[in-house]
Amino acid sequence: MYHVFNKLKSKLTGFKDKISSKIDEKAVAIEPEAVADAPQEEPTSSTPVPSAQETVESKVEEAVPVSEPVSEAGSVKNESSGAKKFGFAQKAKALVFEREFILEEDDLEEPLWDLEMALLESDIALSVSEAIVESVKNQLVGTRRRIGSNTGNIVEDALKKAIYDVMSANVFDLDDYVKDADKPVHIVFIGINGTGKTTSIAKLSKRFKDQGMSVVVAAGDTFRAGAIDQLAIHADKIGVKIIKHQEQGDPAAVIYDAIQHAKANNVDVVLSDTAGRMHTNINLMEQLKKVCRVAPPDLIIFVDEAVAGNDAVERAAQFNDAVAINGSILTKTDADSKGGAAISIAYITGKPILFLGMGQGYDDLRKFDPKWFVDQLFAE
Ligand SMILES: Nc1nc2c(ncn2[C@@H]2O[C@H](COP(=O)(O)OP(=O)(O)OP(=O)(O)O)[C@@H](O)[C@H]2O)c(=O)[nH]1
Repeated sequence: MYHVFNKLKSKLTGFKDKISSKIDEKAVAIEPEAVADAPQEEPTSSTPVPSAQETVESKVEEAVPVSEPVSEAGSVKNESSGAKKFGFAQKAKALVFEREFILEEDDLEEPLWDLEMALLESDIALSVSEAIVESVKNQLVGTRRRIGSNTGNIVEDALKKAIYDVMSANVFDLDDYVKDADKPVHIVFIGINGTGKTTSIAKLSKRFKDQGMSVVVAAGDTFRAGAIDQLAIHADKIGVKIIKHQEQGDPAAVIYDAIQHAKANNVDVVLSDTAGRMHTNINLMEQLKKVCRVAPPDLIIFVDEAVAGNDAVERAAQFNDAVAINGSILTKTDADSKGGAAISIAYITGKPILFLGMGQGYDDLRKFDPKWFVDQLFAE
């Protein structure tokens, strides 16, 4: 089992348990009355107990809140308390004949507050936490909960859908893209110092080589002493060609040469390293723009480390504003138990997370799949 993000995982389980027991308390309070009044019929094969998914989806269209204005956008507005209320007749019908009750906003207020705190403590950005809480609320409020059905599943499905929705921004498959695009495909990697750009380039070089493609790496980090040698060592170990100039040389010239080399030799992929920089460093940002002019990339990938949490999310947003990234790689997830950056980056930038770095080995790179990630968060 995948052990990273354990802290986030335990917080989500805590929320699920808390809200489930709160709902169960309500069910217990209601049940004697319902049992006493209800016709003595158990659900039969013609009235099957809905699955958790069906229950969540059977939100309240049938049990439309009574005497509430509906906004132009179609969402239900509430004048006073902000909570959805359900008419006596609907409640009575649900309770007596169907042995169900309806979840109301009041039932969820405290657990949802706890959920928001737990998400923030897990380094999930504020706007993302709010979006998740809102989604969970919208899915659960008004759910007709059949007494005796599994509350935990209903809550888990709502959480999974909320997290999946914020993570699955503009998903695209880098392997497929590279396979189908005109060659050479040029990818530039950007980010701040020491987050794992060079290592990620090495990992991707191996990945593409293993897929039968030819790769050249461009030593565009001419700024940091030792960066060229570091990339050269990786290139040598993996068995791919490196194009390099002197330290302090012009990165745009190195990367241009790498592309010319690729064109002349039918190389499939050019992966360009760049010096780590803050988006606030005007000279280095101008240099990056020059690289993009002289040797236009097909894709720009932002690299940052999961352990940086909200700082990584901020930087992703800032780099995206400066040069319009196509996606991100989140490294060092093997050292991060919080998981917030992974959830936030795609939502904040509107660009997908493409890979997770999960260690220092060349194969420690996992293609990011939001569904897999969400399933891991709730795996036993
Ligand atoms: N545990 C772990 N370490 C990683 C991962 N990715 C990179 N590292 C380590 O992080 C350190 C920095 O990685 P680099 O690839 O040199 O980072 P960089 O962004 O190229 O740094 P600059 O060249 O300074 O811009 C190295 O020691 C890597 O081995 C990862 O997914 N997990």
